[in-house]
Amino acid sequence: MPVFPKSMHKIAMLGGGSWATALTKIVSENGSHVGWWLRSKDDVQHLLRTRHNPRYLSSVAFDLARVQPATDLADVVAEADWLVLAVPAAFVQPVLDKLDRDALKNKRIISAIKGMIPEKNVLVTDYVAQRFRLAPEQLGVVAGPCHAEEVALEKQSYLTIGSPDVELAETFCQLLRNRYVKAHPSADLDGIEYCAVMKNIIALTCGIAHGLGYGDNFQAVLVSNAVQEIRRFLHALSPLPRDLSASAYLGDLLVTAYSQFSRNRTFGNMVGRGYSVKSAQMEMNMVAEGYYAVKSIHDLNKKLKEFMPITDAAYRVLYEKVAPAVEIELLKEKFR
Ligand SMILES: NC(=O)c1ccc[n+]([C@@H]2O[C@H](COP(=O)([O-])OP(=O)(O)OC[C@H]3O[C@@H](n4cnc5c(N)ncnc54)[C@H](OP(=O)(O)O)[C@@H]3O)[C@@H](O)[C@H]2O)c1
Ligand SMILES: O=P(O)(O)OC[C@H](O)CO
Repeated sequence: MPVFPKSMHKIAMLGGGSWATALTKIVSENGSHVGWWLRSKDDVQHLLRTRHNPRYLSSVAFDLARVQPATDLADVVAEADWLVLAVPAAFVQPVLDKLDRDALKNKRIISAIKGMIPEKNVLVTDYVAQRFRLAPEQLGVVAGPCHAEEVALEKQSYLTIGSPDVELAETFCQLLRNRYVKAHPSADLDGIEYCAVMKNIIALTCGIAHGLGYGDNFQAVLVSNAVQEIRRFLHALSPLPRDLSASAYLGDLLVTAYSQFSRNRTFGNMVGRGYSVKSAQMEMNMVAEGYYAVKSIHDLNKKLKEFMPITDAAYRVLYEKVAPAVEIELLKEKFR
């Protein structure tokens, strides 16, 4: 595929939440044209009137010469050469069902989602490839420790673009790099996509422990054990040599496990403090992907049978209503 000047890239951004808003800021300010699909007509109208997304990162002003918000998904996709998926994983299927099977032919697809398709227990890129009959070389993922809220504040951030096609990964990196974003390519698409799913489970469990009153000492041991749990799982699924201390793996785990902005840690913290899963979900105006990830990874591990005490504990708390204090007590004995 030809390498266009940055200003000629046309990106369809799917999603109206924090991450879609942050990515739209990065790529549009960098020169790309963005057709931005949001599901809410009111939000599109608000954006067109004020240049701001009303409910997510509302301090960010968009240049409407480069950013075109719209609710017609098929139109937005038809106009673009890149598609960036930034809706929570649970809504990928219903959103993409609006497109016909040839809609993504000859396009490059980047998943910015850190979750799996619930019920199917498959990675988003695998689902999209199968649903639209795409070659692996058309697909990539955005990974790395990067909270949308810090992008809005233009704080220094690092992203990794994973794809089996090095040229695709490097081209998308070029669309992202700016004064405060550094981006690097990686060939380990599966590894970084699975790791991004798993770090949400760990952050959620850190939140549970914090909500129960456990401190930094315990959390450090939880995160250390989590790295081993992630290593075992990734090795069982995709035994490539990979450096788990790289920022796309460990960095992403740390930011989610420790940050004040983490949705997954916040959700877990509420559960640890005694909220039911339903009431914690209702209290948050954002989506904690980890809730769904726990079930998908737990189900996948029924076949793999790896030692995954943290995922198992989170599963029993969230899906079998076992008291959080009981599960953390059991984890204490399993950690080293
Ligand atoms: N936030 C970050 O810092 C960050 C960073 C990296 C990756 N990610 C990943 O990006 C993905 C999107 O997360 P986010 O943080 O942008 O989400 P978010 O800020 O929590 O926003 C939730 C989004 O889900 C949409 N939504 C809710 N119910 C829906 C439904 N039934 N059908 C379709 N859409 C629905 C909301 O639309 P309405 O507003 O219209 O309700 C909103 O756009 C996740 O996989 C997340 O892990 C996020
Ligand atoms: O930290 P969380 O739980 O908000 O998840 C958002 C992103 O995955 C951070 O990279």
